[in-house]
Amino acid sequence: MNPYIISKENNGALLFTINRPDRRNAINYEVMSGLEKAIDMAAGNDVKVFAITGAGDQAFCSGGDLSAFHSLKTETQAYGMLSRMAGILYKLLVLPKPTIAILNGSAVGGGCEIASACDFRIGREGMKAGFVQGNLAITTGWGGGSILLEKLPQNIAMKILLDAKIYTAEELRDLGFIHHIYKNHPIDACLSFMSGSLEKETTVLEAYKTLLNKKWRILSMRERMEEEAARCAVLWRMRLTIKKWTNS
Ligand SMILES: CC[C@@H](C(=O)O)C(=O)SCCNC(=O)CCNC(=O)[C@H](O)C(C)(C)COP(=O)(O)OP(=O)(O)OC[C@H]1O[C@@H](n2cnc3c(N)ncnc32)[C@H](O)[C@@H]1OP(=O)(O)O
Repeated sequence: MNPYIISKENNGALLFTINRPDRRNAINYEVMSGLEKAIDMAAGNDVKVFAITGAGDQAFCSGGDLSAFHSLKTETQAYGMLSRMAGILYKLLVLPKPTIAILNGSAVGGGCEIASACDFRIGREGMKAGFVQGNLAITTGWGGGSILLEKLPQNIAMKILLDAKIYTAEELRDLGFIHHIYKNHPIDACLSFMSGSLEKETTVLEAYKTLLNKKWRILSMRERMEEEAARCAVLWRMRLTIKKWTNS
């Protein structure tokens, strides 16, 4: 089974689906490569909106594939993986097209970081999500903490990161993390939520994203995301001395 699917939907929407439902759509190196490829495709003139979702109705994404990344022991090894994904999420952040995460199910750890890098997040009724990294004695390592701190009010973002708890869809909407809760078909919900953008000229969409991207440059977002990956890599090595991950 291909670990990801890239498909063109109606009216210029490009959809990236993480296709590992039996692993709750955890991210491994193949999915990272697929996401890089899809983001490059999304920059093309024929694409107006880029959407990311997960296969099945259990999970959007359960973060990094803990079995695949279990072999990363040293700070350098961990940094290689974390830094690569931080680079991918920065490209997603500054993609000159509107982006949306369709949270079709649980979003945990790095799954929330991917969602944070998108302009909009919609969630299926009953889904849950949380930045649980703090419970694993690490932090966000893909740059998602830096992004969250800019996209949500600072006190709310800090509470979410420090508490590392799982929230319901309604709580996530109240916190401002998700922008709409849908009940029926995820793609239909996405196309409906993004219909305004899909009707506009690509030049208009790109112009607004260019305005936003200037802000990310002024805020040195790329550098901050890289530093976040580097600090997480230190904690990743240190976690081996803590019992939390010894069975994973
Ligand atoms: C590494 C990067 C780092 C970052 O920088 O952010 C992170 O992402 S840290 C966070 C890592 N992720 C997690 O800790 C999440 C672990 N998973 C869960 O909490 C739950 O699985 C779930 C996502 C809430 C879904 O729960 P549920 O629907 O009840 O499914 P199961 O728990 O029974 O899982 C089914 C199946 O999938 C495997 N699985 C789940 N998550 C991962 C994962 N992240 N990596 C690898 N495999 C995963 C799980 O082991 C089960 O496998 P089987 O027992 O073989 O069926």
